[in-house]
Amino acid sequence: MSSAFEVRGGNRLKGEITPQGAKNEALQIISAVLLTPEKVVISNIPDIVDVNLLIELLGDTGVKVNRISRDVCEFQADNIDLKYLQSPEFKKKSGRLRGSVMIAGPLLARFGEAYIPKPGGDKIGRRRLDTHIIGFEKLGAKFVYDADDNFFRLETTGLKGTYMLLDEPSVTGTANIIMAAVLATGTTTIYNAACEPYTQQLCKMLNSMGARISGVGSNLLTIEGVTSLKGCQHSMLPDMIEIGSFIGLAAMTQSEITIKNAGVEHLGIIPEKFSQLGIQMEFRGNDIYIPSQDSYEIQTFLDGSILTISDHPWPGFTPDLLSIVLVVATQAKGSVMIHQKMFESRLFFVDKLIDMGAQIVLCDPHRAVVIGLARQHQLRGITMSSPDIRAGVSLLIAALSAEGKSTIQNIDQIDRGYQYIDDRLRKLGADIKRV
Ligand SMILES: CC(=O)N[C@H]1[C@@H](OP(=O)(O)OP(=O)(O)OC[C@H]2O[C@@H](n3ccc(=O)[nH]c3=O)[C@H](O)[C@@H]2O)O[C@H](CO)[C@@H](O)[C@@H]1O
Ligand SMILES: C=C(OP(=O)(O)O)C(=O)O
Repeated sequence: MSSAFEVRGGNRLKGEITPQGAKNEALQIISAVLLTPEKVVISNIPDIVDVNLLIELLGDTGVKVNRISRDVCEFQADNIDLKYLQSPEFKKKSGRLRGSVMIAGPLLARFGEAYIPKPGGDKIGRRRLDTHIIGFEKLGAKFVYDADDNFFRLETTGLKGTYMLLDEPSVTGTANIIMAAVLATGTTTIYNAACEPYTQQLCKMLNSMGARISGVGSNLLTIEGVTSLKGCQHSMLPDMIEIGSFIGLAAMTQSEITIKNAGVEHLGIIPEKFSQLGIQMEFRGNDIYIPSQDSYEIQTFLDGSILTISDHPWPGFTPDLLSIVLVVATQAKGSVMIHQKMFESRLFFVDKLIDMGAQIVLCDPHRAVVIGLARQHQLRGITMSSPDIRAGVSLLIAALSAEGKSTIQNIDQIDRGYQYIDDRLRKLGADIKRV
């Protein structure tokens, strides 16, 4: 049985917290070690379930893994066991996380074959792989789907660069296509590419390995293929989703928190969205200082109408922080419409917040209106289950601000993406126990 968090809410937290390395960057970067037989050293690796699973999976395929410390690891992919990729063990293990889909691009580019099981990750709506597969096909790969097995097989006698306009700027899809194209012959142009810091970091790493990628940071990437890549060293950025979660946590629990080494220049529009909820913060060099605030008031649009916060591909607001924004809005003054455009099952967790006393109208699977309680009364602690990683942390934030005891079950979901979260929150003064 999965463990649970027992939380007694109401404590004001105080102190400093340092974000972990970025989960979604780590999944791309660690997949990229398959592109070279030389040593790659990666640092600031988050010690979380999803990343550890991917590292284990690479080890199983024959990559030499030397975990120098919990956050530094050396990889060398000089002897890959391609047969393992067709085994039931590989299917089972790789099916447990979304990130494993990104080993396909490098394997296809370097060995001419790859296998993709039905990917795991959060059950937050349909999560199609069309962008990945169509991209590989455009580069000249043949795609076979085994319906009995739920297994995709890709093969090629040599990838060839081409122009492609992606149907949608899929984050993992773009990363996969980039990793395939770096070793293709000729030039690949990817238009409507995802350009999250995760992907920018991947391109930076690949260029340091000898790849020739230009347009990094934009949605138009040009990749001149090379015949081989060499080893490199790479360090992960701070996890921007963790940073957003901590900003929300501070506001909701009226806490004074400093987020250390927050990689402020890479946060895009994230701080701005929390400011729209009325949360004050101060940038002190690379740190973010959030003062204890008795109240915060949601802004309106310029014409006085109710604010909408919605997700959008980068540089828009990441969907991974909408659940956090939603929970923080429950104690604000004012109202906000949360519009989750990308995923259709990510807002259902609001029923738990409603049970806790929040005022929320779920309009449809994509939209919820939050009417802030303005601290007129506190949320009440309840027993609940964490449906996905970000809803899980949102419920944790709600529980930390609530009156009385809450129990959050299914916290494996939270452990997928937040490193030692209970220990780190306890150091800030939270009353949280793993049971
Ligand atoms: C391991 C990893 O990195 N996971 C992230 C990655 O998932 P992932 O790469 O799986 O997500 P995608 O970018 O492919 O798309 C996510 C969903 O949004 C939809 N979509 C996407 C783009 C668009 O313009 N319109 C649209 O509706 C897609 O159809 C899909 O249902 O990116 C998501 C979107 O930022 C994040 O939530 C995930 O945390
Ligand atoms: C949805 C997420 O992760 P995954 O894509 O791994 O399910 C997330 O990080 O919020």
